[in-house]
Amino acid sequence: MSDGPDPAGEPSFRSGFACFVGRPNAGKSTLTNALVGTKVAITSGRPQTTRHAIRGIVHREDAQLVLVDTPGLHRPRTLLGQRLNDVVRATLSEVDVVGFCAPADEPVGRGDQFIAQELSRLPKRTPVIAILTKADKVADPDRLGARLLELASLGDFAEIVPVSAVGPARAQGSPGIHASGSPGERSPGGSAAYQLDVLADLLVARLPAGPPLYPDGELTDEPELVMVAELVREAALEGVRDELPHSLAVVVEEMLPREDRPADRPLLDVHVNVFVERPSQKAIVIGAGGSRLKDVGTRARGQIEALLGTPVFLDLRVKVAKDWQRDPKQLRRLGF
Ligand SMILES: Nc1nc2c(ncn2[C@@H]2O[C@H](COP(=O)(O)OP(=O)(O)OP(=O)(O)O)[C@@H](O)[C@H]2O)c(=O)[nH]1
Repeated sequence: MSDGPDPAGEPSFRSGFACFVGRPNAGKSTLTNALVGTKVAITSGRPQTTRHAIRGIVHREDAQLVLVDTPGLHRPRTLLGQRLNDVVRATLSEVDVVGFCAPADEPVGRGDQFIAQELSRLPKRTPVIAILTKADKVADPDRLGARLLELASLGDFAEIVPVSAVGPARAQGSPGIHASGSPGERSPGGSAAYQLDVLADLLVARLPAGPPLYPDGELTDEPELVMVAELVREAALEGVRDELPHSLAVVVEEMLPREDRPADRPLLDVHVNVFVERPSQKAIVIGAGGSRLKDVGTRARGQIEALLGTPVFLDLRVKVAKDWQRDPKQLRRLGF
């Protein structure tokens, strides 16, 4: 594939990196998944579930867009919080374009202002596209317009665009600087998304000319172990008390094919430790008579089997690592 300019002076292929930032729950992971078209980043209704820079790759005729999904940038309260912010800053300084996500259904808050301020410190050549996410949640065009203006006032953005990764399609002609997207476009989940192709075009336009960086069809280069750990983490977070998400860390200890299995009936043994900070949290994760942990295991196993394409035996253990978020030694052990 040639990466030189075509006769009109446009490069025939672009490739590079984009990164979405935004306060927790802004919809970054969902957007990554919707653009890539498969489940690579972990989403949940709870804030702060994304702990690793997971890349999803958008393959197009004219470009390859590598999406780096980061933890939420926020005012740090613990050592873990500080480290997460460092990860985000390091990522921001390396990408070609940044997408600043803010949800349409919530007013601009201190978290958004904090991030906008961080973004204004980026080297001037890194363009920032402001993305008003969850546009489907605001039915009133005037309100959506007001939210776009509010977002625009937060910084000096290269573009501003409302999108929806899921939910019902909006009517054509709704407000917004890029309101001409294809409202009928389908998201991978089957529901109609809105303006994803417009957003992809805007991101791609900011990439340098260059050949593909990854082989065709590859969706993520995140090591399997990390993806498996994230799937367990997601399953363990479902339906638990509010304080638990921040106290959960998942480490895959081992993944080995079971010996003595017939070639046509392989089984992968996956051993996973789920770390919590206190014995009381361990009890929550395990549930009465181990019932909850069993559900978590069943859910996670299904996802892992789908990811790896092989039957899996999942061994889940819950361990207490006291106050791991505040202890540098434990943080290192858990991979932060
Ligand atoms: N209606 C609607 N809901 C959305 C949309 N995008 C995300 N959501 C929901 O918003 C919640 C948070 O989305 P995530 O993608 O996990 O948000 P995030 O910014 O990655 O969150 P962290 O990992 O906590 O930083 C989930 O419940 C999503 O289903 C959207 O376009 N429309």
